[in-house]
Amino acid sequence: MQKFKWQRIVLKVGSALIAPDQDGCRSRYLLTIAQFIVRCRAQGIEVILVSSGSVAAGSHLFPEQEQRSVTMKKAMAAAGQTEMMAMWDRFFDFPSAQILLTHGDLRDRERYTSIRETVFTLLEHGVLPIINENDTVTTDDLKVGDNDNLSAMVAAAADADALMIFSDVDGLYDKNPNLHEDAVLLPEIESIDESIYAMAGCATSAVGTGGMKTKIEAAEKATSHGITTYILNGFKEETFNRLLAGDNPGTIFTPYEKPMQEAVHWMTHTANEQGEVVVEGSINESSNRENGCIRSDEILAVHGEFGVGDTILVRSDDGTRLAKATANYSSCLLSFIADNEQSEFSEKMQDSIGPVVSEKDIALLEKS
Ligand SMILES: Nc1ncnc2c1ncn2[C@@H]1O[C@H](COP(=O)(O)OP(=O)(O)O)[C@@H](O)[C@H]1O
Ligand SMILES: N[C@@H](CCC(=O)OP(=O)(O)O)C(=O)O
Repeated sequence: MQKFKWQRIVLKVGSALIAPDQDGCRSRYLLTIAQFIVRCRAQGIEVILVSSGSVAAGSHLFPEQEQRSVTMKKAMAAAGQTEMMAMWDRFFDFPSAQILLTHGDLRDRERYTSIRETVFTLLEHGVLPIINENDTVTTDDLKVGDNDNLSAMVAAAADADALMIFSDVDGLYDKNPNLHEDAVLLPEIESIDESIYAMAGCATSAVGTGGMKTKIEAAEKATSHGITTYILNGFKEETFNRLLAGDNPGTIFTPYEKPMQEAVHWMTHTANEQGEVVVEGSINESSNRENGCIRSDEILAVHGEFGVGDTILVRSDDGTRLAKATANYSSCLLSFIADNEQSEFSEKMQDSIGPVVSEKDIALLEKS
């Protein structure tokens, strides 16, 4: 069996563990998780906590019949977040730090880099980063939407070697165990495909978001970056003892043998496209494109508004998503150049700026 040999781990704690009876934060399960964090740190393992539960923790402060509105949920998150942080902080005799993020922060390369640096600095100084989505400021466009995916983005940003998702079930089953008595726990998943997603149902608790689907998405994101991912039962004390003994008490997803590089991973799994360029055929059909380098004379259409440095999608004329890339041109300039590709201006422009996307800033999406 595998030893507990990690150097840097991200622990994701679901809402049901924070506020199990929706009457504010409870220490019932958090105490065991806090002890686990203390034990990991005592072994020299760096820990980052992604804690859900602000909405569930804050719900008792607001009338039940109004809790479904988005505005009310944001208010619950704002109030619950302080309650939750106070609870976590009380367990530790080392300092902790709150980081609240949106997808808007993570998909912006500069802000992403700044988040990475802050996390590394906190870890270097022995401070426990506690991360949640900044629910109060999110909009549909800005949010990650669930902390499973957020925790995988955090694990990749932090160069963690393991992601442990603590939930209210023992792991991934072949069907929802809360609805099917004969569901079977799957201890190890070596690769994630449609058949794995087909097993995942929604959350059945009143406070969970995303159920198993978002946990599998998180596992896919994390394992593609070389991060071993677990889904575990945070209600059971034995989970933590078995983990420290090097055992697998839930479901383990094995990491890719050839993980993506950090920048390519970020572009594939964290950044989302601001616009797209349409080219003919597949990415390797043109000699220019062998290395993923695309020039304007290959562009059939430009969609959306983007600026230099934004992430764009490269799509084939048959609709296939070929690659994500960093734009070297704004959409406006690119449309002009593509429409006037024979002009002297277009040629001069490309000679000085270079290709539309360059080989070092492209993440291929096509399966080879
Ligand atoms: N195949 C499955 N295996 C395990 N749990 C599943 C499965 N499909 C759906 N679920 C549901 O997912 C829930 C866990 O997700 P969720 O409620 O979002 O937890 P959390 O708040 O910890 O993120 C389980 O309680 C279960 O009802
Ligand atoms: N950001 C939200 C958590 C959203 C979420 O994904 O919840 P969960 O499914 O319990 O991990 C909160 O703090 O309430």
